[in-house]
Amino acid sequence: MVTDRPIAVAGAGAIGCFVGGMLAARGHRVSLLVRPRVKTEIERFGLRLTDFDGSEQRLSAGQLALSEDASIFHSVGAVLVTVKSADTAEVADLIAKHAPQDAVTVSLQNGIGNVGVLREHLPGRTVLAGMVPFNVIAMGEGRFHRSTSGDIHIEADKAGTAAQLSVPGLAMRASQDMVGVQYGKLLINLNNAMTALSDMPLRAQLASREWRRLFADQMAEGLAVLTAAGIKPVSSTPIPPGWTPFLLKLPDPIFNAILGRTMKIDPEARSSMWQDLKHGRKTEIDYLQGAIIALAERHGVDVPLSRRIVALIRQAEEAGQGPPRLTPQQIRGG
Ligand SMILES: NC(=O)C1=CN([C@@H]2O[C@H](COP(=O)(O)OP(=O)(O)OC[C@H]3O[C@@H](n4cnc5c(N)ncnc54)[C@H](OP(=O)(O)O)[C@@H]3O)[C@@H](O)[C@H]2O)C=CC1
Ligand SMILES: CC(C)(CO)C(=O)C(=O)O
Repeated sequence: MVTDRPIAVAGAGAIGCFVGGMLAARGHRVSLLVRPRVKTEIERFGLRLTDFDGSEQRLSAGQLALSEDASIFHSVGAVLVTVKSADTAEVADLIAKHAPQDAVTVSLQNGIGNVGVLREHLPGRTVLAGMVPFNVIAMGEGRFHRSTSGDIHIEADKAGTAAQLSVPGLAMRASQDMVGVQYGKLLINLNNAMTALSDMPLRAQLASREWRRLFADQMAEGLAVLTAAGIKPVSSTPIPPGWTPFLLKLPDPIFNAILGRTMKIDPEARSSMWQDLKHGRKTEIDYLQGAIIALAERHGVDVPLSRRIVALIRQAEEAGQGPPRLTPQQIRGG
């Protein structure tokens, strides 16, 4: 069993602390590879995991193994990779050096290329794709808040890793088509830049038809590229990806009724890219809109909106002033 041994989280930030904390709260032995600031925060406050449904888990620092040193991977059965995409190669080398050869590595990251990077750096080892549909905000003082609904998807394997890692309050579903699931998530993640550029919470933004039209236009661009590349995205909600641009453009009452039945989003939800701009960090734009642009170039499709949004995020990263509070018109460049 993967879970007979401790589970490591490689790079515990928003997702890593929430997922690792939930696993520890349900009795698993969990080791978090952390930066010093996160270690200090957890040692001081413990972990408080709050949820969109009002539930809450509290853990003391003593319920987790915390270290800045990857030697904590030495006896683990699984490593959950939760670093931002730019750090994947570095973490893969740490896994190769410190984790047992038979430990399963699971990428819980956004973007398309991370699993390939992990497999390249971890030859002969089991590396599984994962997809986290929900949003987690690092609220400070050890609190990590899950603000939207959805179950984690993990690539199906013979060992049943998804079922082994699944715990009450944090369901993990095995998926046979992780490539489709990851491209489906990539289309949703085109929204990350919109919350980052606008400084608006996700729910408030989705309540505005003008913002939804912008999201729909980005998604239509992305879908055209995927069609040209012969890729079939898979949705993690009952709504097929191809319908989403149409639904986003519907009048508010109809859209809200459909959204309300599909997923829960609380007023705190803000994308990981918003969190990056807010904290002066480099974003994952090259792995999201950047992936659409790279694919578009290969297949001769023009994606002006994606290119424009990459340029605006780069400007915001360079300015270092946080989310620039742009309007939809400013983003479109009209
Ligand atoms: N936040 C969210 O709601 C969601 C995020 N995701 C995806 O999950 C992944 C993780 O995102 P998120 O949790 O938000 O990111 P965070 O930036 O909050 O967490 C990543 C953490 O890993 C740390 N880290 C990086 N390298 C190392 C290392 N060598 N040793 C120790 N710590 C390290 C980072 O520190 P430092 O910053 O100092 O480098 C940071 O604290 C991303 O791919 C994201 O797109 C997916 C769904 C939702
Ligand atoms: C908000 C969410 C869940 C979907 O765009 C996300 O993946 C992120 O914050 O990176």
